[in-house]
Amino acid sequence: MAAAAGEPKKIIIDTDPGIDDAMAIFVALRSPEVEVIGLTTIYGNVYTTLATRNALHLLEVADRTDIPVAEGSHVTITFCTQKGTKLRIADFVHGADGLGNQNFPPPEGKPIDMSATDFLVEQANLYPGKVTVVALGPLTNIALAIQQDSSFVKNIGQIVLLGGAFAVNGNVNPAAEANIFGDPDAADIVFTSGADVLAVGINVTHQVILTDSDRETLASSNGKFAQYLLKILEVYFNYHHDAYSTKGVYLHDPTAMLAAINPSLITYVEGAVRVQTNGITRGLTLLYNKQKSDVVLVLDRR
Ligand SMILES: O=c1[nH]cnc2c1ncn2[C@@H]1O[C@H](CO)[C@@H](O)[C@H]1O
Repeated sequence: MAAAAGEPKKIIIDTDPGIDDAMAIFVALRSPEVEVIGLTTIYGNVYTTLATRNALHLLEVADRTDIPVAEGSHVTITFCTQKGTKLRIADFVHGADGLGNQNFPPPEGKPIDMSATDFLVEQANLYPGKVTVVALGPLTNIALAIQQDSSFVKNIGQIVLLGGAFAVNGNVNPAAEANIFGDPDAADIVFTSGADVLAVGINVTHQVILTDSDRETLASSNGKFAQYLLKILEVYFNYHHDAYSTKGVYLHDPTAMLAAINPSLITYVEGAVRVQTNGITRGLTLLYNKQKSDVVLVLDRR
């Protein structure tokens, strides 16, 4: 059933906050086109426990403690079969606390008494075809939902994800982008599930930069979110300056969020995607864009 005109799109943000996650969450909360019905958490930029704490904190900053937070997986999907799989946590990008080393006080709220996977399955069943998952970290929770409920793929409206490096080098190594590298097996499950997937890769997000002069614009705003983001962005700017020699930061998660909020802003190519799950190219995303029958969409800039 198509959403009635003007009815906001329900979204669940699967997130590992994360400085660019914070930006994306704030963008979503300020966009009348979408209704954020929950946050689910995952490791990536920080460990899952800290991601949950940061998700609760960000909702408190935004005065949106009405939005539930469900804690996600602490380990990759193959953890049980490949014991000892080491998580790659990008605290060197986002600071030890994930939010620019600001040492914010702990949140007052608590996550709900339900796992991220159970929450995703429940909401997809409750609103068949109407929930979009915006996945901003490794894809473990989404893959677990696909495995747990055979009707999840049918019930979920769309999965918009920040991940992959399509026909460009990765940012972890030449092969892999960080979110896919975080759990390549989960990513391959998502891409081959048959769900409606829109993937926003770093081939796109490395073209979307918040510059020093944009930061000055932010500084001249006395908006609550602008002032908060200015504080946490310092560490992110420093990392980009050191790692990429850029005078600006890549807007990974906010770009994926915008693709979910307003798909007409973007064009994309259609095809099948597989993920390399082992060897030196572990985490590589391969797009075959001639297979018209598949519904994997890869964002490309207009
Ligand atoms: O080594 C890294 N280089 C660049 N970005 C990274 C790295 N590790 C994690 N991220 C984070 O992963 C997402 C995009 O790939 C972004 O959230 C980015 O901040």
